[in-house]
Amino acid sequence: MTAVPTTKDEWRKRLLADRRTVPAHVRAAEAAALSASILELVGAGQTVCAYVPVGTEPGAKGVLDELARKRVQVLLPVVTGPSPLDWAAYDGTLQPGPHKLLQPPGERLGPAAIGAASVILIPALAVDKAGVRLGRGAGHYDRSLVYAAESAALVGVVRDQEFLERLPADRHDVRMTAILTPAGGVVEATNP
Ligand SMILES: Nc1nc2c(c(=O)[nH]1)N(C=O)[C@@H](CNc1ccc(C(=O)N[C@@H](CCC(=O)O)C(=O)O)cc1)CN2
Ligand SMILES: Nc1ncnc2c1ncn2[C@@H]1O[C@H](COP(=O)(O)OP(=O)(O)OP(=O)(O)O)[C@@H](O)[C@H]1O
Repeated sequence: MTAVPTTKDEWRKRLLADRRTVPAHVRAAEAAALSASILELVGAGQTVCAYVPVGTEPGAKGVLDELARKRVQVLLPVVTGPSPLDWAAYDGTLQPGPHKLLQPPGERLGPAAIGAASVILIPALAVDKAGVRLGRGAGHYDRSLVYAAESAALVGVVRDQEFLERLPADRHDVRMTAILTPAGGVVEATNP
């Protein structure tokens, strides 16, 4: 049996290795389920911060167009270095950025633009029941979520197997208020 990871870095290696073993048809089915849940979460006139899945990340970018069709304002992250993420509106076009990312080419709205969002969809490698999120290790989202509205739903998006009992947490880790998985839909984080 393989040992259970203890540090964040051990968890990251394990989770990324596991993601690489997921067959394309499973990934596609999971993306469809996630898209359906996301479309139920937000309605016309609302602003949502979303992300463009990269590599083996769960989800599909098609949901961005479906959100736009519903008249949801979609903001996407723009990486500007180690600082908080910048944001730009999704207008149907994307251009290559760092880390194989696709980013919106439009006007940069600044890190505080996240404050307009009622729902923030946050990519993660894993999230635990209390909402502790494991990201890629650059601290981008932890630095960015301090600008979020207090009432915003912070939704960590992971595969069902990545919704874990307990992850190691640091003081700077911003807790998710909810976890979205393909089979489980949206589950509120516990308040320990
Ligand atoms: N889709 C997405 N957008 C995001 C993030 C994310 O995790 N996912 N970020 C979260 O903070 C920020 C960017 N940080 C990132 C840091 C590293 C990698 C990365 O390691 N990319 C791999 C390819 C992906 C893979 O195969 O897993 C690479 O460069 O090889 C991606 C994004 C903002 N936007
Ligand atoms: N609010 C913050 N202010 C300054 N540094 C921070 C802040 N949040 C995180 N960091 C730094 O960023 C680094 C990565 O943090 P952590 O391991 O929690 O990243 P992560 O949440 O997994 O990654 P990401 O958010 O990029 O997906 C750490 O060195 C941490 O000290």
